[in-house]
Amino acid sequence: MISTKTTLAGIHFDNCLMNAAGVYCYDASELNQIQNSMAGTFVTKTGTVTPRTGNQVPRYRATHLGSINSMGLPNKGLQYYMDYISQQQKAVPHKTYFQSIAGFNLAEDEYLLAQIQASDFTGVVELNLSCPNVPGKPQIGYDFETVEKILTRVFEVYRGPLGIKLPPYFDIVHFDQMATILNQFPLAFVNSVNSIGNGLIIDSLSERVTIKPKHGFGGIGGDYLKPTALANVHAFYQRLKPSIQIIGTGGIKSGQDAFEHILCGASMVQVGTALHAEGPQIFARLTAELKTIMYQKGYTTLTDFRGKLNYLD
Ligand SMILES: O=C1NC(=O)NC(C(=O)O)N1
Repeated sequence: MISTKTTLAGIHFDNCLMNAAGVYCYDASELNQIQNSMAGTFVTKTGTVTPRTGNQVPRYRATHLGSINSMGLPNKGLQYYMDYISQQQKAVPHKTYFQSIAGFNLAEDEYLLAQIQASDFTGVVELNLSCPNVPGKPQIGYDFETVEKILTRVFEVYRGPLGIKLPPYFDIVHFDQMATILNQFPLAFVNSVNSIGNGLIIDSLSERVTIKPKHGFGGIGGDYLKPTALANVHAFYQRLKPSIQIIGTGGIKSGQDAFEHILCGASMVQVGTALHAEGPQIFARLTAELKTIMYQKGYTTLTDFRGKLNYLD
């Protein structure tokens, strides 16, 4: 019996495929669709202290190779998602859910975590350290000192399973430095990667940018992102202590892409751009495709091949 089930933070998930924060997870209507799909679970849109309308539209554009977005963290506010998850924990108790959060400073991170700690939430927190699209706000994941400060405080205040969503890195020394920082903390996971920040996709016919915010600059996802995503997944898989698992995000639109992320070390894979394009039925297709690849290779579980990428030496 070929299985795509997985374990993360000691929690069992029937399927290793789920949505990426930001896609199909803005409100109950969207989250219900993921909940009722073949996805193993869902993560909410990144919740902030108060609701946000986000950036001006158009703020998302798909191309045949992926997507560009500058949403600007539009969300219903943390409490909305906590209420939704609380309801789902009662209605569908055998699944564990992810709550994505982002504060705009350390005090807000503490506040968000205190709210979750005080609630009936029994899921997993994904602390987003990598949104590239809030004007004037940096991608925290590129400020190594601040990451260390935040995580020090986070683990003083929060006791439940928690991981972080990181931006993509492009330098081996940065993988080394970030892994050294992260290995100090009882992180449940690292989710690599968020979009490649501040890319530019142009409509050469009209000679214009394709999204309105930030003169067209936005986070890049999809096929454009996959090689970088695989490298980040594998770099952290190689460097982090075994207790810190990897969630692979970036460029997954086929069972093969999911297979490659797991081969690089991912324990869970998240789908963004392709989910936005195809809808939640994508999870049935991806699961079937992944199982076919596993069958052809003689694998029955993800542990048969997770992290077993071969080198040419
Ligand atoms: O973390 C994020 N990454 C993105 O690519 N876009 C969203 C956003 O803009 O809300 N946030």
